[in-house]
Amino acid sequence: MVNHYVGSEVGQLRSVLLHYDNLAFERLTPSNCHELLFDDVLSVDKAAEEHKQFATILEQQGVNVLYLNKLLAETLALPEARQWLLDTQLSNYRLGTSLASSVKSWLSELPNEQIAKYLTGGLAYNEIPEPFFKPLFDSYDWEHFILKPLPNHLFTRDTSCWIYNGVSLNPMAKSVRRRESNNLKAIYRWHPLFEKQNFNYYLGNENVNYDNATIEGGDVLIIGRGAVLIGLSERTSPEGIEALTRSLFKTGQATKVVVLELPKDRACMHLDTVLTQLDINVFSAYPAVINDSTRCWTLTPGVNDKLDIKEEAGYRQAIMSALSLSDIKVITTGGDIYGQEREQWNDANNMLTIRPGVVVGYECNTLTNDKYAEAGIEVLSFPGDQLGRGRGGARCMSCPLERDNI
Ligand SMILES: NC(=O)NCCC[C@H](N)C(=O)O
Repeated sequence: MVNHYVGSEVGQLRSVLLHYDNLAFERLTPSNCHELLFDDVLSVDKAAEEHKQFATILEQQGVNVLYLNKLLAETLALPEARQWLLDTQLSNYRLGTSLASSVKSWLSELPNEQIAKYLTGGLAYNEIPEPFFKPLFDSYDWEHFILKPLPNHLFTRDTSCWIYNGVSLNPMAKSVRRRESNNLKAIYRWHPLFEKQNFNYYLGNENVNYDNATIEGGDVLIIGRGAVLIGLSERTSPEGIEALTRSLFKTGQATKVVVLELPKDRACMHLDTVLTQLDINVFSAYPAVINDSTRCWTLTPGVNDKLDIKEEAGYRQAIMSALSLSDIKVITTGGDIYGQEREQWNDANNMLTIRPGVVVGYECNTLTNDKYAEAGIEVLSFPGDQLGRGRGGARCMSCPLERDNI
């Protein structure tokens, strides 16, 4: 059983959602990887081994690890969910009505595990058996996809994020990641682990066009004590932040939102690529981006549904005040400016905290990991030479479902 509540970034992590499936990575090639937001192709077996080591660390620390594809297959077992998923992911407008109905009738005869595999790993034209391949025009490139692979499902942090007693089903900024949110929407709506449970939906669950309001979970840090830190980034827009903040305040789940402005740059696409929390009063930061010049605002509920906004003198002060702390320690990326840039690129600041002072991250970032150790932070590391090519680390690859308060 999961108690759907994430009270902080560093309280004991109890339950987490991960995803790994070879299929999407087998289909990642030099010609499509950049469009699919990976910087290179992966050695698939090695990537699987790395992910297994990551999951094993979590399990050894007593964390309950759930897998997205398993939950998706179990969700597909429910007729209403199955119909919704097939209609949504293989819509008439995505495939054309002729092809959509024939492909859906083929898919719906397959085992749920296989459908889940296609929904996350992609489906190529040449996989559809001849009698079911009925497009209106016979002018398809057979090497192409009916459903593009979703290799970024690996980064479960971004697609949905649990904030105190609720979840944001994120309207993703990048179109190649938008289908991910539908898979999560079905899981949260119908899977017995979530259905009829008592939690709030902040954003993304309504049938509306979220338009400019984009949010990705890597930008959302649940720093605790009713506060949330959000990155105004390449992926998370001012409109997205406003919508999420209004919902957090309306549901009473948060009382303060601190917003940090980031450069609109791939290397720091989300806040958690440059800032994570390692202990109640200890943070990891990439100093080229997170420093005294970083613009920062605090939002609080105002009268008549207004949001009160205050520009802060600096991010440290804003965090201290949000957490009622008299000081915070910031451990910066290790090495000189070249080492820092190299290790930040390989997710040295993207740490997943298991409990105060115990964190998980890639072993290749030796300069930064040494600094964490010197500061008394225990680093549990695993290889990420393959997984890191997607530009995400341990925090990005985990979606906490249950975590204690601080
Ligand atoms: N929170 C994160 O920083 N997630 C990493 C996402 C990487 C993925 N390839 C992307 O570009 O969306």
